[in-house]
Amino acid sequence: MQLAAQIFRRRTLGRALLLSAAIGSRAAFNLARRPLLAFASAQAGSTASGPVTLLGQQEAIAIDEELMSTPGFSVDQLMELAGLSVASAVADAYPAAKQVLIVAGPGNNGGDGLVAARHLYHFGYSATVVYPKRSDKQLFANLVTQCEQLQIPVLSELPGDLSGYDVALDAIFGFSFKGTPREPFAGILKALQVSSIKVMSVDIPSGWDVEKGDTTGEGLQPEALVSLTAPKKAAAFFQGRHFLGGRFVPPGLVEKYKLQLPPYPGVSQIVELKGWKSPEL
Ligand SMILES: NC(=O)C1=CN([C@@H]2O[C@H](COP(=O)(O)OP(=O)(O)OC[C@H]3O[C@@H](n4cnc5c(N)ncnc54)[C@H](O)[C@@H]3O)[C@@H](O)[C@H]2O)[C@@H](O)CC1
Ligand SMILES: [K+]
Repeated sequence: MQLAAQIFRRRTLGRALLLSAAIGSRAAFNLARRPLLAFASAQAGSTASGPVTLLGQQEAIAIDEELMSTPGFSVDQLMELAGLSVASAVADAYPAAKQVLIVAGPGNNGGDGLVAARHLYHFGYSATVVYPKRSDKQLFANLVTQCEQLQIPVLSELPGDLSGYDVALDAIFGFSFKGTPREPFAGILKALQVSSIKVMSVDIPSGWDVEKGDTTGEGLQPEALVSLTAPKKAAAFFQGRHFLGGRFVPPGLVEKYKLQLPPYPGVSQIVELKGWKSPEL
């Protein structure tokens, strides 16, 4: 194991030196030295392995902004694809589940949850949404209406009894989370923690520092995680089933940010990262 870690470190450093020599900049050196996640992904019966980039918080924000400026994606487009990948990951990880509780936070992570709820309905699941702090943006009002028109309940509080739900989708906080959770979400995180409900998190386990993981002990401990675009640094501390979704990153952006991403199998919206670790953290 130690030898593997040393080889991994040596390869990463070698790659950093090559890149910085080629384009002669400190920035390239830093980009290439970003922590990577070694992965083996199952693809149509075979496995592939390689490193996956782990993004820092500022980098995740920059890539998000770049997606909306350079290729000109709208937030609606990205959220729709992100939410579809999230619903696909739920279906892959919990095929036998019937009742899915989607807990949506105040930002775009919550929006991914609202979109996922709609796709889960169309996949045949029974979805219930908890959306305590509604955004007043039209996009979010539309997402709520779309859920309500499918008879998906949209609640303002977490139900007291979670025993009827097979899995909770944590779409509370994503890559813009900072500090310690404030109410009403602090109480919701606590209630989810003490219940025995299985949790799948969207992008980051809620309550975790985006780069350092669960530093306060107030974060969720999900069974599964679906990272979007590329995993964030905190994913290095996550041990459960890990999917990657958000199959919308164009090659120009991959090149600009020197992203190393696994190939998606066939027409799938998700790829599962298996047996990965990041020896640099
Ligand atoms: N390019 C991408 O990577 C995409 C990202 N999307 C999603 O967008 C997410 C990021 O969305 P946002 O930037 O809106 O941010 P978040 O959804 O991470 O959350 C921001 C919200 O949380 C609140 N908040 C932050 N810290 C808090 C604390 N300590 N206690 C209570 N509330 C707190 C903020 O006030 C704000 O309302 C990603 O994680 C991902 O799920 C997708 O929708 C589309 C594509
Ligand atoms: K989350």
